[in-house]
Amino acid sequence: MLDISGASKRYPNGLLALAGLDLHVAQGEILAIVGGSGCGKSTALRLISGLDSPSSGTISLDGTAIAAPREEIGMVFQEPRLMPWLSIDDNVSFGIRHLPVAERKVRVSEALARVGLASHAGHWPRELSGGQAQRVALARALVGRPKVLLLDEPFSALDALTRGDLQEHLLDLWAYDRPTMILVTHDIEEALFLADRIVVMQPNPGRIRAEVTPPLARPRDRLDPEFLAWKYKLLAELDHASRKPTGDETFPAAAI
Ligand SMILES: Nc1ncnc2c1ncn2[C@@H]1O[C@H](COP(=O)(O)OP(=O)(O)OP(=O)(O)O)[C@@H](O)[C@H]1O
Repeated sequence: MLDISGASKRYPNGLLALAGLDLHVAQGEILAIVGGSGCGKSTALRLISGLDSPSSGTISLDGTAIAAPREEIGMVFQEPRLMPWLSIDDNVSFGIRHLPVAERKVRVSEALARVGLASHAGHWPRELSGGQAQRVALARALVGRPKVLLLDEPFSALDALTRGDLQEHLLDLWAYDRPTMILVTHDIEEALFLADRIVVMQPNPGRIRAEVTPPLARPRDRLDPEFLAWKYKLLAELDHASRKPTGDETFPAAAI
């Protein structure tokens, strides 16, 4: 489905942000990428989204190289990034303005209904709470009916209660048509709650350190002893990964 092979990114200032990323993400899989600040998580997501291109290596979706942003790849950022001068429905339909009006209307109503904001279509961004604004950002990503949904720290700016609600809501949205999801997060608990597979990255340069498929039944219970055991295992791995690499780590990544 989504294939990333040897993808590296060197920025114009010479910094190697990502070195030889290899990932295969199956149709419908929920993959989380975790790691400390600066290990290349957002860079990886930007390359997959087509917003930026790798310096070397390839990234393809169903066999076609990703060279620019596409409708079938939706993206949600940490901040909702809504345009304050547009109503909620116009914000949601912005990326599909090339479609006929009738089709746009159907898709916008459907996307807003799916995030529980059907009655907010004519409202304005300034009238929304942080959680509602992030739901609109989700609707905007869903309106293109994406095969792949990329989420870059989507809930980290929200309070714990709203974050928990939206994490559960995201799983409901996923169950509807099972898009492939790649979630970048600092939050190990969020990764364990949502993901089928978790990739831990390390910095200098950004690369995969470890990979795990937690054998936890769904729906997951954050207080379950097994869930907590995995949480501490991953926290320890993250702690190792955030230390400066000595250069003698095993590569490719070992499973935890
Ligand atoms: N446009 C850019 N030009 C130069 N360097 C960049 C650019 N974007 C990111 N970097 C650098 O690349 C490295 C990886 O950045 P990236 O944002 O991908 O990390 P991250 O893991 O997402 O970090 P965080 O969790 O703090 O968002 C960092 O050292 C960052 O300073």
